[in-house]
Amino acid sequence: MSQLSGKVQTVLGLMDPDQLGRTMTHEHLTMSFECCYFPPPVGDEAVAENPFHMRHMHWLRQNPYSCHENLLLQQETSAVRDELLVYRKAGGGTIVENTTTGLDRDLPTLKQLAKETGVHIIAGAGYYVDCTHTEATKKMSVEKLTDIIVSEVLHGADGTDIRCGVIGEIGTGWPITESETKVLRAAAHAQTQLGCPVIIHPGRNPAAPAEVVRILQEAGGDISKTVMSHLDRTIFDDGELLEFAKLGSYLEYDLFGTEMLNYPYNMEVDMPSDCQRVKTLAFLVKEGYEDKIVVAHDIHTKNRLTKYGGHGYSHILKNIVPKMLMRGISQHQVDKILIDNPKRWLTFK
Ligand SMILES: CC(=O)NCCS(=O)(=O)O
Repeated sequence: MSQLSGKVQTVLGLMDPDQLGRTMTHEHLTMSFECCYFPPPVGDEAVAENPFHMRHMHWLRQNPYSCHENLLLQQETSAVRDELLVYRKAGGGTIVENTTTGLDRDLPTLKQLAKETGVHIIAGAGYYVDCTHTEATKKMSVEKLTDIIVSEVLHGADGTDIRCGVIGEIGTGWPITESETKVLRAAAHAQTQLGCPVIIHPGRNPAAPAEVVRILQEAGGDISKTVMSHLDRTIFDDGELLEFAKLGSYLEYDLFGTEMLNYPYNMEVDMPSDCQRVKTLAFLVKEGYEDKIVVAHDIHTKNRLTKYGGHGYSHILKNIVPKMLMRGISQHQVDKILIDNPKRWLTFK
C-alpha cells in the first residue's frame, strides 16, 4: 500500500476523497489548442481575424477552431479565476484539469488558481494526441514513457514539485498511431504501479473507444478505473453504446454547452444538443449505468467562457442538473454522477 492509497491528489497535495464534492471530470483551465487549428470556411477569413464582437458570437460558436486567438485559453487566467469563484458559489467542489503534455500544461497556474479560489484542482499526467508528440517522445520506449508518467504523479511534472492526480487526458486519434499505442501502454503500466485513475481522449470513430480499452487491457490496465471521454461526439447508436458500456469504463459526456452545426474534425458527426445529451444520460441510467456516468464541459476555447458570452464552468450545475431532474434522473442519481462516481474513480487504490 502506497501513501497515495485511499486518497486523491490535488495540485495542493493529498486529500480525503470525501472533500471533493461536486466534480467536473474533464475541464481545462489553462491550455493552448493551437495544435488543432482548423482553417475558416472560404470567405470567412476576415471574421476569423477578429471575432470577439457581439455580432460574431454565433460565428465563433460555429467555428471555434478557426480563430487562432480563440485557441489560447492560457491568456484568460483572470477570467477563469472569476469563473471558478462562481463555480464554488454554484456548489462546485472539484475540477479535473485534463491538460497533458502537448497542450501547454501550466501547473504553477493551476496551483495558484486552487489557492485563490478554494476549488480543488486535479492535474493530468501523460501525453495528448500524436501530432503533439515531439520526435524525442516518439522515440521513447514504453518503459521510459511509464517512468515519466509515474514521476509526474509521484514527484511532480514539468520541472515543478506539483504532482498530477490522474493520468490523462491521454490523446488518441483514429486510427491509433504507433506512438499513441506506446503512450497507452505506458499509461496502463503506470496505472498498475500507482493504482491511479486514467482518462482517455478517443479518436473520432465509434470503434475508437473499444480499441483503446483493448490496448489498455492487453497492457494490464484497470478499465474499472478508467474514464472514456467525449462519448457525445463518438458513439451515436444506442446498441453500440451499450456494447461499449459493458466493457466497464466510466462513460463521460463532457461537451455540455457545445452546440455546433458542423463538427470540423469529422463532418460525418452531428454534434448533439444538450437536450440530446441529457436524453442519452437518462437512457444509460435506465439501462443500469448510473454508477458509471461522469460529466463535464471540456472547456478548451475562449468563447466558452462567460466573459465571451459562453456557458462557463457552472452550466451543468445551474442548467443541466434541473433538466436531468425533469427528464427522470433522480436527485440520488444526479449525486452519483456528480459526486460518488468521480470520487470512486479519483481515489487511488
Ligand atoms: C481538448 C480536447 O481534446 N477536447 C476535445 C475536443 S473534441 O472535438 O471533442 O475532440
